[in-house]
Parts: sequence; structure tokens; C-alpha cells
Amino acid sequence: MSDVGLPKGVSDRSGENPDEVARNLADAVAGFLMDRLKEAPRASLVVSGGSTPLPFFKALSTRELDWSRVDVLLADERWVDADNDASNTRLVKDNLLQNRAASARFLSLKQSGATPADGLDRVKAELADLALPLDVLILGMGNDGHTASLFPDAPELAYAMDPECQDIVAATTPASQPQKRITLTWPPLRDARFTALHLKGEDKLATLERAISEPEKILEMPVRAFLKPGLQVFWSP
Ligand SMILES: O=C1O[C@H](COP(=O)(O)O)[C@@H](O)[C@H](O)[C@H]1O
Repeated sequence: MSDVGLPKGVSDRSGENPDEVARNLADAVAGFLMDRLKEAPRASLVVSGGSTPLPFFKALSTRELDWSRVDVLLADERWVDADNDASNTRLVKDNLLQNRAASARFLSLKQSGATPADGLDRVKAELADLALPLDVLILGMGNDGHTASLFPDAPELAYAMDPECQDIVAATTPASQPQKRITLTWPPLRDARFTALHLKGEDKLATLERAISEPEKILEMPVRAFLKPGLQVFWSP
């Protein structure tokens, strides 16, 4: 990872062992949440779906914390029912909201409605009492440079990435994806107090290098927007 040349202010928390990197991320997240809970009645934890977070979820679920005061939500979701294999909600419920973390409150980005656009108002209502700025945000990344469900080929991307966007969530319909998506928009993601990018695999490292090489073309690789001071990158092979 040291060869990648991360932008100034981005820290490298990478390691050779994926489970150890996931445990280190769990420790960092649990520590941050614990500190927040000393100052605030509740803390928020925003996680991503996909395959990468599994060992992180399992590790974090065992950390000692007043989980009953933690609001857990996803950065993005596929518009599928919670029993669908592609559901990020299912992944979180089965792997993170277990053990000590079972008492956390889960706020679901998947509500009723045939499409995410149909269900948008219900999702906003679900998130209505979520305190902003968000406390902890864990992002993943696809090899097309998407993060959350901010896909380069989503017609709604410019709207969802608008720094002045007034909505906390947006429906996205990337042509490359089999399911319609719902995602947090750039302003709440941008303002999170602690942000980590969790990556696994040499392909992800090559994608990250590509993202770093042309930082200004954000709509071509939305992950570029997050490569800013304060970000912590947890990469492993
Ligand atoms: O579709 C998605 O993909 C990314 C990356 O997933 P991974 O399987 O390569 O870990 C993920 O961050 C995002 O939340 C998810 O919806």
C-alpha cells in the first residue's frame, strides 16, 4: 500500500492480514463510538454492504459498547426484500446486529414501494430523527469507482453528489446494476465525523490508484470525492 501515494491527510491503516485489518477497523470504530457516547445521548454508525465488510461486522458485533444507544444504518441498499440474497440489510442483521450489537437500533433504507423513488418519502421518515452530522461512516468501493450507491453510470449521480443537495437520500438506477438502489447523498456522507474506506484485494488497490491519479474527475469515479484529509484507508490483499 505504501507505493500508492495516498493524498495528503489520508491515513494508511492497511495490513497483510484481512482479518487483522478488519479487527483493527472494528477497534477504531468501537473506540470512536464509545467516545461519542460520552458526549451525546446517541451515536450513529453507517456501514456499507457487499462482500468486504463481513469479518469487520463479525468483529465489531463483539465489541463492548452501550449498543442500545447506537443507530445503525446502511450507506446504501439494493431495492430488494430483506430475505433476498442481495439485501445489505440481511447482511447487517445476520452479521453485525448480533452478540453485543444486537441491542443497536437499525434504521432501514428499504421501505415499501415498487421502486426506491416510490419509497423515498418513507425512507426519509425512517431517518427523520437521525442526528447529523453522522458519527461513523464505513465505505466500500467497486472497481468502477462507485461508493455507497453513487455509481458513475447512475443518471441521478450529479443530483446525489450536489454539495447543496437538500435530501439525505436519493434513488439511483445505475444501468450496470441488476437492482435499483437507494443511497445516502454526498452532504451527509461528506460531513461524517469519522470516515473509513475498507478495501480488500489487489484489484481494489489498482482502482484506488486510478482514483488518486485524476482526483478532479469525481463523476467518473465518485469515490474520489472521499479521498480527503481525515479519511482512513483500511486495505488488505
Ligand atoms: O454494491 C455494492 O458494492 C460496494 C463494494 O462491494 P464489495 O462486494 O466489493 O465489497 C459496497 O461498498 C456497496 O455498499 C454495495 O452496495
